[in-house]
Amino acid sequence: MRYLTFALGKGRLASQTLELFEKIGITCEEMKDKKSRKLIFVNEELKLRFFLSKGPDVPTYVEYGAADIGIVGRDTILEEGRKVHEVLDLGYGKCRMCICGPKEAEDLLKHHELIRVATKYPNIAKDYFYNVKHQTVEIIKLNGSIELAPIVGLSEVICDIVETGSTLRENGLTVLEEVCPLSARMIVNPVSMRMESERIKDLIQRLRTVI
Ligand SMILES: Nc1ncnc2c1ncn2[C@@H]1O[C@H](COP(=O)(O)OP(=O)(O)OP(=O)(O)O)[C@@H](O)[C@H]1O
Ligand SMILES: O=P(O)(O)OC[C@H]1O[C@H](OP(=O)(O)OP(=O)(O)O)[C@H](O)[C@@H]1O
Repeated sequence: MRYLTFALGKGRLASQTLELFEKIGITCEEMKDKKSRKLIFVNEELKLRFFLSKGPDVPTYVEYGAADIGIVGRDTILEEGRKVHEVLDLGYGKCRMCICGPKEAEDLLKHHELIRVATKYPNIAKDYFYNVKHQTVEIIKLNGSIELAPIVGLSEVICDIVETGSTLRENGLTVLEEVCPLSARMIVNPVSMRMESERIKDLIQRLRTVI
């Protein structure tokens, strides 16, 4: 039997992903050691391999078949646009992709003004404004602390993740429009889906019982 390889997104989702696997009897104790610099972990008994990578790299590993299965936020799947099958909503990491800004920006959106949109997710923002809203905008790519952009005058609005809403509140910003709901998803390489269909279907089945 060959190894099934999992690419797991680092960061916020990682500990819940490991907990989920534990619930169905797949443990990888070594992965919990935050000090370890080891990159890949093997479960010999179940013929599984796991590695953690930056979220946006997960769909890349899965599209190329370097990982059979990936676990990552829906935001990352939409942004990366890789050829992968999304097979399961894992139910954690829930948040929303939203257009946010100061209350005054509401009118700019309503009247389809040519506004600047700062975001870590240029493809999601482009798709929303061009294909859903049919509004021409200027997209400005940033890499973090997106809420700063409208405060310092870099953009009129932002397209970003909102979970509790406290970052917006503490910075005098608000949700103006919702783009889509988000959560952690399981993705599968299309070839693996066919070649390892029994093992993957069984895994999905078992995960469904604990989600
Ligand atoms: N409040 C939140 N902020 C950001 N992401 C969240 C939040 N709540 C849930 N998520 C989900 O968690 C995923 C991973 O978030 P995390 O912040 O760890 O990754 P990241 O933004 O790629 O990290 P970094 O840029 O710090 O490397 C996101 O892609 C998203 O799906
Ligand atoms: O609604 P909230 O619960 O306040 O969460 C949303 C905030 O969290 C994320 O930022 P993150 O902490 O990942 O930092 P970053 O801005 O550097 O990406 C996101 O980009 C928002 O800024």
